[in-house]
Amino acid sequence: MIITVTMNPAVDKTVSVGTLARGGLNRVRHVEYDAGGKGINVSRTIRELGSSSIATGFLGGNNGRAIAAALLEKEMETDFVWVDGETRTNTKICEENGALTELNEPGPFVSGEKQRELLQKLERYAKEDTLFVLSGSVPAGVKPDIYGNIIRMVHQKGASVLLDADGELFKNALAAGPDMMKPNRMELAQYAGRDDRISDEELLKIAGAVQKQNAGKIALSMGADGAMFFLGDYRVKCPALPVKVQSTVGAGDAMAAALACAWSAKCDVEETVRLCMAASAGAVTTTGTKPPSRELVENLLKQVVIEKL
Ligand SMILES: Nc1ncnc2c1ncn2[C@@H]1O[C@H](COP(=O)(O)OP(=O)(O)OP(=O)(O)O)[C@@H](O)[C@H]1O
Ligand SMILES: O=P(O)(O)OC[C@@]1(O)O[C@H](CO)[C@@H](O)[C@@H]1O
Repeated sequence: MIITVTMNPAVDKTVSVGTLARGGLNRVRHVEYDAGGKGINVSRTIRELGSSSIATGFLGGNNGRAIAAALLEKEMETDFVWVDGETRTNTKICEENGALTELNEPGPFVSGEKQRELLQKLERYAKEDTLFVLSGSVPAGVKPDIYGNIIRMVHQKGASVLLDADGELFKNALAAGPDMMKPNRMELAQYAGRDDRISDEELLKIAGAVQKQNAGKIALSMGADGAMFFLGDYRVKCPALPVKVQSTVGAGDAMAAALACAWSAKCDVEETVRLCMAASAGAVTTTGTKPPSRELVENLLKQVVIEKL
């Protein structure tokens, strides 16, 4: 069973403009809304890929109800904790030259009582055949050690964890030893106290060290430069697939969804890598935060090029 945990979901509002005029009036050409937040995107992609998950986390207010309704419409299983306050709206501004500006809100305050309710839910789901996907930021009131605490709690029950977080959340969670992780280039660079000028060679060294110390499996996504995979002794690099880019938001979530599906289907390492590359490439061809169709992902699978590191 796959459980995705989205502590800070969002209605993703994607607006298209010609060229963003900072400090000026911008006329929006097109707007669309998606039920978002990293774990929710993972669940939506898992659904498209023909597998299933339970989406949990915190939802509140009208946005929360809209997200719950959108997931229900797709016949997805959910088990959220309802909180006071309003689930955030994250605005993604897409310019015609492909530039993307993201305005992510902090999210509503979540009380200690509601946090305990979620942790109790997670503990009940934790079994040897459960994979938890812990993804994204946390809302106000939630401490950055929460992912680390969840990892330790569910590990005691034999469950596995896939982590996709940044900053303090990432650092804390890493110390608890997640079974899999999907950092992007920036997240791993920041962890090592570096910035985005980091070279591939340096990233390789850091990922190798992190894998040795903390995590069994790492999918390191590098946007249009593709990805590197550290799956036990199997270490490979894949160039990004040549697809027509619509929106890159959620591409990393599609890769995390592929990792989760591959775990669930007990895929071998090469199948896992192919699915990760195809699902994430498929995700960039869709508008907003929409997941790619299964048919598209199946077509892209054949195009994946794998190079040994
Ligand atoms: N322009 C692109 N062309 C083709 N594939 C891409 C492109 N951008 C991203 N991808 C694919 O998606 C994967 C994930 O992208 P990226 O590294 O940007 O994830 P991310 O930063 O976690 O994204 P997000 O947080 O928005 O989900 C890449 O490793 C690559 O396979
Ligand atoms: O603010 P966070 O939690 O880090 O990221 C949230 C978010 O940007 O991530 C998803 C794309 O990966 C979007 O659906 C959502 O708006």
